[in-house]
Amino acid sequence: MNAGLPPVTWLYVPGDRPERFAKAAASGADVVIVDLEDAVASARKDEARANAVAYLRERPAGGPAVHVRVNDLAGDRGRADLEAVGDLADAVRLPKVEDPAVLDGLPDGRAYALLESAAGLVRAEAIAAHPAVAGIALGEQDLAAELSITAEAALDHLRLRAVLAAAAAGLPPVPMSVYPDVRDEAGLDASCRAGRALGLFGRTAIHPRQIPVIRRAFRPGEQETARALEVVAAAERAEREGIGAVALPDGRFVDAPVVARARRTLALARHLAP
Ligand SMILES: CC(C)(COP(=O)(O)OP(=O)(O)OC[C@H]1O[C@@H](n2cnc3c(N)ncnc32)[C@H](O)[C@@H]1OP(=O)(O)O)[C@@H](O)C(=O)NCCC(=O)NCCSC(=O)C[C@H](O)C(=O)O
Ligand SMILES: [Mg+2]
Repeated sequence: MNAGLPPVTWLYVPGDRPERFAKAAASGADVVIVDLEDAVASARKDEARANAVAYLRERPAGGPAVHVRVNDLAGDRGRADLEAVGDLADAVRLPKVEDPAVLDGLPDGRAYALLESAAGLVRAEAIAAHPAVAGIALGEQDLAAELSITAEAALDHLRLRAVLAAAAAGLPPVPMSVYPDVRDEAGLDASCRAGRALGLFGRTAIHPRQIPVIRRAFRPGEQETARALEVVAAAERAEREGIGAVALPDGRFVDAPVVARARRTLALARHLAP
């Protein structure tokens, strides 16, 4: 991962499928998320937790970050998961967060809070601002089940609410929720591009084959990269010449936020280069 660039691809792997952990780590995902929650049947929850602990202890150095999605902290199982993996995982992912108080006592900046219900979303700002929180994301499968929302335009309102809450709290941009049809690569690509235009950044995946599709969809295009190069070159020229603000030959004005955005675009293009 490039320093300063948030993860682009996050891959879930069920905790009761330990034979898939290495494959997930080799998928090219920036973050592997071992799931102890909804991907694991109740009868296999203890086994999944033990698998996660063993993997975190033995994982080879140099791989992607490994996060663990624990069970709901409102219940005993979630607290026991946290106790077992909290110090071993690079971060924990907390499902169905509805009340910032559930985060009290957790170490600063090591938890990703999932907003997956109306109660969670209406408290998005308070949850995002909690010191334990390193990032927020939506759980659109759970949200859709609760709210019966199917229209993309309506879902976009909820997504924007999370985008704003994260930005206002100074958190990294919100990654997109999972795309459930693992065979529909065209649909995944179109959905990622629409999410990118809303200010969402990167995406959680459920299958390794989704990783290259997500990387491609979030990779800045040739024109965008060329424009960013032009902006950075103009800014560097201006700095050498002691000029504060410059305009490009086509008249476009270049100031500090424009340059910062162009640098981010170039870092992302490098990170996602084919
Ligand atoms: C979706 C799956 C159940 C599909 O599994 P399967 O049908 O077995 O896949 P394939 O036969 O196509 O597998 C091909 C090979 O790929 C490997 N594989 C598949 N998935 C993964 C994975 N996630 N990580 C690593 N490796 C994976 C297989 O081992 C095969 O390898 P090989 O034998 O070498 O060919 C399955 O993909 C799956 O379980 N995905 C993860 C599901 C999950 O974790 N869900 C929880 C997150 S969803 C969520 O968060 C929703 C949210 O809460 C909300 O509310 O919105
Ligand atoms: Mg969910």
